[in-house]
Amino acid sequence: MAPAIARVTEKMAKPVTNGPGPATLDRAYVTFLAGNGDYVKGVIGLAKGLRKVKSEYPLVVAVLPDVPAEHRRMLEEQGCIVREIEPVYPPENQTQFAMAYYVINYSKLRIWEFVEYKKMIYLDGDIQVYDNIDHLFDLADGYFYAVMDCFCEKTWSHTPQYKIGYCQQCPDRIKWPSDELGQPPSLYFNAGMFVFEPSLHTYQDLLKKLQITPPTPFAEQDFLNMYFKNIYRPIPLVYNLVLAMLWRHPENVELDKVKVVHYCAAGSKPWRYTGKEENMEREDIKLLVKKWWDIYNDESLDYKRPVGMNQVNVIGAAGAVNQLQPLIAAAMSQAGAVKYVTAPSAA
Ligand SMILES: O=c1ccn([C@@H]2O[C@H](COP(=O)(O)OP(=O)(O)O)[C@@H](O)[C@H]2O)c(=O)[nH]1
Ligand SMILES: OC[C@H]1O[C@H](O[C@@H]2[C@@H](O)[C@H](O)[C@@H](O)[C@H](O)[C@@H]2O)[C@H](O)[C@@H](O)[C@H]1O
Ligand SMILES: [Mn+2]
Repeated sequence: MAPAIARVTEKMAKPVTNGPGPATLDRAYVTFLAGNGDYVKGVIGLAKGLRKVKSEYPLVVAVLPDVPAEHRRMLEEQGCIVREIEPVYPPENQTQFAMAYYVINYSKLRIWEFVEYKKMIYLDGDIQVYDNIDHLFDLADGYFYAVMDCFCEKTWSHTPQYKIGYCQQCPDRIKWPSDELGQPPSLYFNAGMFVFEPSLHTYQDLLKKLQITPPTPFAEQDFLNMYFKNIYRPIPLVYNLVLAMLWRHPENVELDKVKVVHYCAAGSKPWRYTGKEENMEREDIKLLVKKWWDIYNDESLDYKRPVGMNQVNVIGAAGAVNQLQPLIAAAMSQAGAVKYVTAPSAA
């Protein structure tokens, strides 16, 4: 039985606003930037993409100390709010991360400390937003919302689900052998995009539990899945298209309905795209990479600092308080309860 996906109805798609008014300042998008390399291009593209879809909320960029002043200036020039964070390291370990650089991704946990915001939407720097998703800020509080990942890429070859060909994206294709392996892996999300509520209590608990949790191949993504297992609610794939879905589960993808694209497949980072890696020659990948570049190169999407407002870093037009709250609550209460099972054995 396919897991219940939290219903995000189209009713939520067009916020009913009561005309111009102050954007609710306790909400923001947030991304994470490390190093002095080319991921800064991803974040600039994301800032321009959010502006293009007329998001009402700012983009906060949590930067590690190694992000150079020039990159921070470029981000501020694009209307981003730049916040320096200290790195977060997992306990000493011998783990072979799926990608060696994943160790820096634990620093993402610092965003739970941004408690001046009541609700945030985290987006990786290799994500682009092609449709307005501001309505996700109105999802009911108290849950962790994200899109389910796929277990079919080689990056998952260390897991039992990969070894038997099981994937939560098509649980009936190869049934999980419960009598042999016990409970199937729990619903597992991709940590490149999620809706969450910053909280000092959660932040301190995350860091405390991290220090006693043996690291696993998908680093902070595995850790977040374990930590939020009981309040995780899947949202539709249109909010985070993990590119591998195009060749692993094409039956689950309606590309023209996709709102958010996650360029996480090997070789798919638009700013490094050569088309040489496996699957990168596909027409749909070429189209999505071109779409990313069209926004990145579109100077009309550059941030224009409002005259006389020298320190206001807002990405979108002045928004208005969203009147959908009662509608959202009703829609969410209709959503079926999601079945939770034990955490995936990521070892
Ligand atoms: O050198 C790096 C590597 C990663 N990141 C940030 O960490 C996120 C997660 O890494 P990545 O997206 O490469 O992981 P994937 O989704 O491809 O597994 C990126 O999107 C960036 O926001 C970064 O800023 N610099
Ligand atoms: O540090 C672990 C990372 O794990 C995730 O990426 C993976 C995962 O999604 C696999 O399922 C895919 O096969 C793979 O391509 C992809 O890179 C997140 O996107 C990223 O933000 C970050 O948390
Ligand atoms: Mn990513």
